[in-house]
Amino acid sequence: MTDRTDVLIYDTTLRDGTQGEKINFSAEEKVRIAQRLDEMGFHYIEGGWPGSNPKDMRFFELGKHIPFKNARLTAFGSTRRPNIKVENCANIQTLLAAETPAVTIFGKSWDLHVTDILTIPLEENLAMIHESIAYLKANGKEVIYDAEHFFDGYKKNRFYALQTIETAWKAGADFIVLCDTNGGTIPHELTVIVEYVRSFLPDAPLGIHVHNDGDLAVANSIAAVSAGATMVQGTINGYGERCGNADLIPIIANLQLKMNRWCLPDNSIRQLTNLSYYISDVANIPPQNSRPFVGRSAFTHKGGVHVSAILKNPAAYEHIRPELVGNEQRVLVSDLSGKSNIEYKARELGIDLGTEDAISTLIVQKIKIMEDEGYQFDAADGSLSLLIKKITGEFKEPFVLECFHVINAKTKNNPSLSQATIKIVVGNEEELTAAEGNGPVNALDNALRKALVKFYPQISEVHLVDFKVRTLEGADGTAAKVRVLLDSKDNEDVWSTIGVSTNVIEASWHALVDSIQYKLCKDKINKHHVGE
Ligand SMILES: CC(=O)SCCNC(=O)CCNC(=O)[C@H](O)C(C)(C)COP(=O)(O)OP(=O)(O)OC[C@H]1O[C@@H](n2cnc3c(N)ncnc32)[C@H](O)[C@@H]1OP(=O)(O)O
Ligand SMILES: CC(=O)C(=O)O
Repeated sequence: MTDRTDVLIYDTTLRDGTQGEKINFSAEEKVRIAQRLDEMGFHYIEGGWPGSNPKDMRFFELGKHIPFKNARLTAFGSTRRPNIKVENCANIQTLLAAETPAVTIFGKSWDLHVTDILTIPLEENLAMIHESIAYLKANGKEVIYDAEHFFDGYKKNRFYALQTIETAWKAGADFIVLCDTNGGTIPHELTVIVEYVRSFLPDAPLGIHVHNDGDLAVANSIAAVSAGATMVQGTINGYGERCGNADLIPIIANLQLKMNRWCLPDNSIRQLTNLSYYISDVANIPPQNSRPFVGRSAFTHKGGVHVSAILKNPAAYEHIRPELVGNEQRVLVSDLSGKSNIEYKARELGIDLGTEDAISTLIVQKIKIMEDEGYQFDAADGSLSLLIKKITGEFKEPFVLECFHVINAKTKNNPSLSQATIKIVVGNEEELTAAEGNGPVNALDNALRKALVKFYPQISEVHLVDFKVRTLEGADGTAAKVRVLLDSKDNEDVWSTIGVSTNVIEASWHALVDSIQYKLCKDKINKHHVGE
């Protein structure tokens, strides 16, 4: 455990993150995110552009009453507008009104942006940079200067790009942040440029702000630190304009765990997975399984060769221990499995396979055949657990189906009505019931539960939470099949089951039965075994 900090982490999820498509946080959500980042020890939190919209202004109003423990809140804006006095620039005044300890302003480094976008002389841009920074410093702010398009500007007109940051530094900027705004710079180019700037302004603390258009934002940010940057700007989950900003999570994890450059307290590194999910949740953007370090698949092993190896030594196929970032190891079972996957899964499910390989080999062969028929066990842990228990003889049928009938009736302008009747046998007792539903599968589900609930009251705790149907192509003249995946839950768990058939009702029936059987197995209430 150490409180050492080698690299300052500057989070712009609340500003650049919200420039990403479909990302929109309310002022209150921004407050909650800022507090979470503060608790984890982030050094700077850019809350928004107060001159942009009332919501961002409201966030900064709320921010005035929050005692941040670790982070400095920063308000974002541009250099003053051309050809006006800095004190008359509304944008600059809103930055002061935000009352944050730090202010970040972006200015133009690329001559093309000065001549073609701002359409002003190059000297006026230098004056805008100088006057804006000097004014904010005179008003007591820490000033972080974002040199927009620095790398593109450097490549086109190196002399002018360097002149802009020299102006910013001389005006009193506390950090000079080199921005790869269009996100197209390659790491080896970036390294050379950062190293040059490091020698050009030897005393200036340098930062880096990179976009991900070449899928290189994380690599570029890390390269910049190696070349001398001590502040990294980015967002959680890489949200941001176009292809996004640099994802701070892999940046922090790589810097701290691989390069011994300390960013956050140890304990916060273990919260990175949780943080990623939290931000996805608030943003209402589904988490990405393949996200490095923190995604659900980041330490998930499917291939039999991999699973066999990690059982002996996890380092064989894991670059770090998942617990270091709060993630976990998982193993999937599919037609790419070997017996090791089955042994791992059985252990996880508390099933004893004995010491012989024969049983796991039998299970793996059965799974390979069923996957060829359309099953997909890596998406149906409930059905997988039942299958293993059936093969090992641990499973006892809680009921037997005699028959079911489902009808779906539709008349003219009325909504369609579905009815199902079902006859099952539990022990020596027959049960015949009927139920209605808003569709045939719902009617069948209702009838099955109605028939079973007097034998197994716990079934009333089970709810279906998701129902997915996928059509699978028929091969060599065979009819197309459907695969039904059901997600069910009770008061404690969520589980997935699967059914495959050429008939959607039949496929749904198999998935429904697995769901109920899984629940009964799980609760170990199989008292009424057939034949007992
Ligand atoms: C690289 C970055 O990500 S920078 C951040 C980008 N983020 C955003 O743009 C989100 C917030 N933006 C907004 O809410 C609006 O664009 C505002 C309020 C800032 C400005 O709105 P408007 O006044 O209607 O101008 P508009 O958005 O059409 O154009 C941007 C203006 O800023 C000017 N501008 C751009 N960069 C700078 C700069 N560094 N310094 C001064 N002015 C600048 C442009 O020249 C343009 O001026 P013009 O209106 O005289 O043509
Ligand atoms: C400042 C900023 O967001 C950029 O240059 O991309």
